[in-house]
Amino acid sequence: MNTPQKGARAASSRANQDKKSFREQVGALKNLPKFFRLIWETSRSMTIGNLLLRLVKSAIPLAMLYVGKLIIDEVIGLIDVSGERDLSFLWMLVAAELGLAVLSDIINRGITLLDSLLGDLFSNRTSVQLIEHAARLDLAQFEDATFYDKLERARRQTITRVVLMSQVLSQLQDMVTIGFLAVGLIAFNPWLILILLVAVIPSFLGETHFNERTYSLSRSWTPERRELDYLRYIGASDETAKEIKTFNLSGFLASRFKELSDRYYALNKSLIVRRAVWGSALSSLGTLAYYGAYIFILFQTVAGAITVGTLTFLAGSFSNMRGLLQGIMTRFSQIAESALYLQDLFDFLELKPQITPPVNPLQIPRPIQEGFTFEDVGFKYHNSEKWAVRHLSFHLRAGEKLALVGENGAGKTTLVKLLARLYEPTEGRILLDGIDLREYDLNDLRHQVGIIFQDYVRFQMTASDNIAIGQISNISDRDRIQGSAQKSLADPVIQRLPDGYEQVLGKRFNKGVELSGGEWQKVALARAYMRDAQLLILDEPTSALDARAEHEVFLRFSELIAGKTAVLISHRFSTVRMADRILFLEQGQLKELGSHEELLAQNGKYAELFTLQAKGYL
Ligand SMILES: Nc1ncnc2c1ncn2[C@@H]1O[C@H](COP(=O)(O)OP(=O)(O)OP(=O)(O)O)[C@@H](O)[C@H]1O
Repeated sequence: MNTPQKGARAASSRANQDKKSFREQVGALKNLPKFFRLIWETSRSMTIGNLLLRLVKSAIPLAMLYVGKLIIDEVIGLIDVSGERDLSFLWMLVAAELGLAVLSDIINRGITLLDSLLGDLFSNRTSVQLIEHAARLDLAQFEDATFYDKLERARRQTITRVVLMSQVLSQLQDMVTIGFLAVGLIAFNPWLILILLVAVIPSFLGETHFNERTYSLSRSWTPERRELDYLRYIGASDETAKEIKTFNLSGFLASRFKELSDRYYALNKSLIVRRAVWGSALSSLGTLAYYGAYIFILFQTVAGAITVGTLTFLAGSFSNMRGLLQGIMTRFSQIAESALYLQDLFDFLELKPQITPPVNPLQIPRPIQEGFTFEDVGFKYHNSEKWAVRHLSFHLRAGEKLALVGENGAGKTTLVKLLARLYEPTEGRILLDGIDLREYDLNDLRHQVGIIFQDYVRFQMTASDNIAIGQISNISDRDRIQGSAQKSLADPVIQRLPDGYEQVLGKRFNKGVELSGGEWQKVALARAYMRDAQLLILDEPTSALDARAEHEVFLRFSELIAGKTAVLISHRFSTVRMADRILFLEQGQLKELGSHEELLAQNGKYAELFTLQAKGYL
């Protein structure tokens, strides 16, 4: 992790590099049609309803101003009448204005309602899309920090970008309203429109500039914000509370958080203050222009060139248009800014996985005949210069139980991830029944390989769901779930829970029950039995079990999966010796391969470590 100071410095210099020009901001508007296509696909009827309501709404201001003008002219006319006055036209006008006001209120409510319903649907739909797309991407992509930042920004978009929809629709609505009002103003004096533009353009440019700065700052701070989120999480989470207390870390975490967040606050504050100062100066300019035009209209009225009703109509139109134009321009830069953020969402959704199935994929042989062959396989993690494994050549026979042993970091987990095609070899190739693994259908391969990792996920869901995860299509098959739990020794653990198989596990949710490390492992192991896979991989999911339980688990495992191919990773040699053959890895290289007896006879590294551990047990 970077120090906060270094992080903040890096971020502010990145903010400058990242500075988006006005042109780029306008360019980002190209995302809007795509955005509206998504909204349209979310609900056609609501989108049409929304547009229609807004169209009607945009004609109302002009109509109200005009009725208002007629009312005033009528009143003035009536003042001059002596004797009996006929008020019927006046009442009609007042009724019309009242009707328009009520209609306007109802339409406003309707628009808010549709905006919020459509917004919710849109947000739900994009969240689902995000989850589905993330599942399509490669594991290696998730381990890349730049990718992670993109994911984080995209995730934010699904919730916050909903407002963009109402912004764009309001923008269109206001433009139509201005169109209506402009007709009235132009009829009187076209120069008034020009004054209006002079009044709002400076504010617009100011807004655009500051929006772009805000975007750059927020974007360049994504990694630091992620660090802040992380610090906030580890500083106040049930999972970390134990270590935070025993190591007395809260002061350390709080000061780290404070340093970083203060730096962001300072940068953000200076931007907000400058924005406020410039914003008020530029909008005062607009107010001046408005009063200039107002004085002009007043003189015209006094000179008798226009009626008092027309004065109120023009002054109202002018004031309305100024407000609308100002709104449109401010909103324009907000929309452009939102569209820039939207780019992150689309960028993420357009990311392509590197590991893809071939055009005409092969199905995995049923049953596998020969097994898997590693041919001089080497692999480097994308962010590392070091070979995690290299020059691996061996044959994993169909039906064989192979144990992988080696010290921490020797490359055992990497090897099994290559086998499951979670990663692609950097060099060499892996064959299945003599054909490159890349030729096979990826989904079929994933179905035929079951892996339980050492860092398996403790899903905060029911015990039943936690097991069904091994074969999610069987989530309703209680017999199969219970059968798997019996095989992995999880059944007695679950039977003891208050709600049995329906018990929510973990502490995150109400009524959740936490299990011990070993109990969790038994539940996770049941996932392997759920799956009807031809290759089963257990990557040390038994480390938290006591020696006797682990021995029993593996003994059952070998019996229960008889005939299937399996790869086991364990640091316990008493377990490892149960395998048909043992592959000893050292610094990513294959050092020894053979049965327990053969390796002991070789008297190499395996024999040395086995003897050491055996002595420890005695
Ligand atoms: N996601 C990753 N990015 C970069 N390097 C990694 C990554 N995962 C593992 N490595 C590196 O690759 C090497 C092999 O790691 P691997 O996890 O395969 O070891 P292992 O034998 O399974 O270790 P252990 O017994 O501790 O589980 C190590 O040097 C490790 O630092």
